[in-house]
Amino acid sequence: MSATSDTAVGSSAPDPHATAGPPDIPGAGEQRGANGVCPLAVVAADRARELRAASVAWPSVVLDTRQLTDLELMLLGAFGPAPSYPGRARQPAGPPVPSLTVPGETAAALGPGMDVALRDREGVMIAALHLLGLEPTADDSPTPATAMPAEASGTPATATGAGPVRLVGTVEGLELPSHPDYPRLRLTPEGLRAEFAARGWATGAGAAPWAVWADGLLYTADVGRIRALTRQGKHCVILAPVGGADPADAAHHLRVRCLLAALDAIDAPPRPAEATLAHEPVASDAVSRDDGRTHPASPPEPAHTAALAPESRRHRSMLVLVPVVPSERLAAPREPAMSATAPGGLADEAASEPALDEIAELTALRAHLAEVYGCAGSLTGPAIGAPGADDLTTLLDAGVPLPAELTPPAVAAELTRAVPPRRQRGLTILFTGLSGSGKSTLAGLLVCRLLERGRRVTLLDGDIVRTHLSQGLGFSRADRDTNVRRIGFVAAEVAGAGGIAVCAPIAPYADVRAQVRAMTTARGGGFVLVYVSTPLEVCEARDRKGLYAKARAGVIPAFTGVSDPYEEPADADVVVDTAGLPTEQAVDRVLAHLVEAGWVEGARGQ
Ligand SMILES: Nc1ncnc2c1ncn2[C@@H]1O[C@H](COP(=O)(O)OS(=O)(=O)O)[C@@H](OP(=O)(O)O)[C@H]1O
Ligand SMILES: Nc1ncnc2c1ncn2[C@@H]1O[C@H](COP(=O)(O)OP(=O)(O)O)[C@@H](O)[C@H]1O
Repeated sequence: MSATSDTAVGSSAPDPHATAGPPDIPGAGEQRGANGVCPLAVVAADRARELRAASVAWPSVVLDTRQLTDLELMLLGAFGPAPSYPGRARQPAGPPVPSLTVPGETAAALGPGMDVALRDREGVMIAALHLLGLEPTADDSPTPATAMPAEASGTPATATGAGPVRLVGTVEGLELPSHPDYPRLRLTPEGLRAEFAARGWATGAGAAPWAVWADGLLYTADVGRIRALTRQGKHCVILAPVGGADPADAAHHLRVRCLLAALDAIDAPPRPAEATLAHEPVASDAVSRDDGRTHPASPPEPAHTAALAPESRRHRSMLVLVPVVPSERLAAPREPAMSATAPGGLADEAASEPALDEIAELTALRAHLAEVYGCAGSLTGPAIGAPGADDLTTLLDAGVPLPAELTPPAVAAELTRAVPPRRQRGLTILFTGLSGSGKSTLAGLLVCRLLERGRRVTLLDGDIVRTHLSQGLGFSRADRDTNVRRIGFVAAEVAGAGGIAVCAPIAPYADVRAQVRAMTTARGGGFVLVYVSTPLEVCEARDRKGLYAKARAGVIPAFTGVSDPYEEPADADVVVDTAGLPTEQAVDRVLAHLVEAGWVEGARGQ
């Protein structure tokens, strides 16, 4: 990889930290690898203590997920020996470099010569940034930087300002962001090279392992493509971008388990038919290190591999989790035109296509990182024939077994264990509508119907909730929002545990209803919105509780539909107007939707 110069770039301003900058960071120099790549630009403990103490008086910038992963890669030496955020004017051509862009309001409190604490979302200081300059991202004129009194660490610097601003300066790392999940799979570039050596994998030009980027899962087509590489004598490193993954997120763990399962399929003994395909072409989107072309088969395994245990020798692939934000675009199956190859060519051909530009940029970054991780070539994106996530979801929702042509059986087993069919999954059913529209009546009967089918059901009726869960809340917008959110929280827990929560609040505001939907789906449950659209006149004519009369008389203020808003849902899954529909039929309509969407099995013997 080509690296940035040893001095910070991007500003002609004198570097106030010239002697404290990365080249002279205690502890960093001696960690530098033979190739000039600083393997770990984290300062020694003494220096870290010094910086932490000093940072009490510094402004802070809280990094978002991408910025944090960029910083982590920078501290791992992926962006040059001098950890820095280079300025636009001095950005070297060649490998991508990170930039740190902050809102104008944040930048207004910063200026050249200042020190800034770069923090993660929890407020942990990851690095010190010694600011050399600030560049507006829209044009090249310098931002007038006003020195502001430093604020307490942990809070982003704020002041008024214009558009986003790029920060330019040198970086000293205090600690790498912590990742408690899968420590054995989180190899640094240096650690991976050591692992290659331990496994006896060749690392010379052309013979080094290939990187295969897995932004989503690996399907049968991907496994086939990787096996085509390994049959040609290559070793493969599956680089899985997991930047920003929450270690408490079950979906993240599912993905890693599926990738591990795919690894077993990659390393399974060759099938007879495969033996004849040893020299087939690898793939159209391969990018190799030295000339952009796919290489012929590597030399035979080195002699020292023979010393490894037979089990280890069999393994020609491994999985490494890397601090890169996964790309949905790269995870999705591509159109044939989008699987074209070398970064230069792709960018030239597709300059007018934003999607292709983005892919070209991502591919270039991935090729660069693959090289940093010691790999000879890099494959990005799914293999031709890999299914889209939606295809799998449809099969999993319906409980249809995943065919081996689509997913290796071990991966299918992981997926079906984690994602049961809809009829076995938890669910929130939210009835919404005016007072007297029929929500409670319908919800009560629906609960009965679901219990008849043997489902576990919890009823969260508006009136009942208000006497328990939301006691003391009134009918202001804030109180209604709190009330509905509480219902949503409980319902999400019920659904997450496999039960069905039937809720019947008025829930007059669309954004809170959307939040309830999001809460449930985040817990792995389904969500069905039923709009009971009975017109106001009908509800008012019913006036079972006499509340409309009181509302009209002004005795009850802010009454929904009379003197308080009700936002009609545009995203309802079922709409029932009880004015012209008997209760039983209205509930049948809801049930029909639940059966059709796969959430509930059809009734037997009824
Ligand atoms: N100001 C005002 N506006 C609307 N409704 C009122 C009001 N004051 C009391 N009630 C009674 O409270 C029930 C609505 O409570 P909810 O918890 O469902 O309302 S909300 O979702 O928080 O808006 C509602 O019950 P339902 O008739 O079952 O909808 C009313 O009986
Ligand atoms: N088809 C119907 N579906 C539901 N309720 C109906 C229907 N026809 C008349 N009603 C009456 O309308 C009233 C609805 O009240 P309720 O279910 O408490 O509504 P909400 O919970 O929306 O305030 C009840 O008195 C109910 O008997």
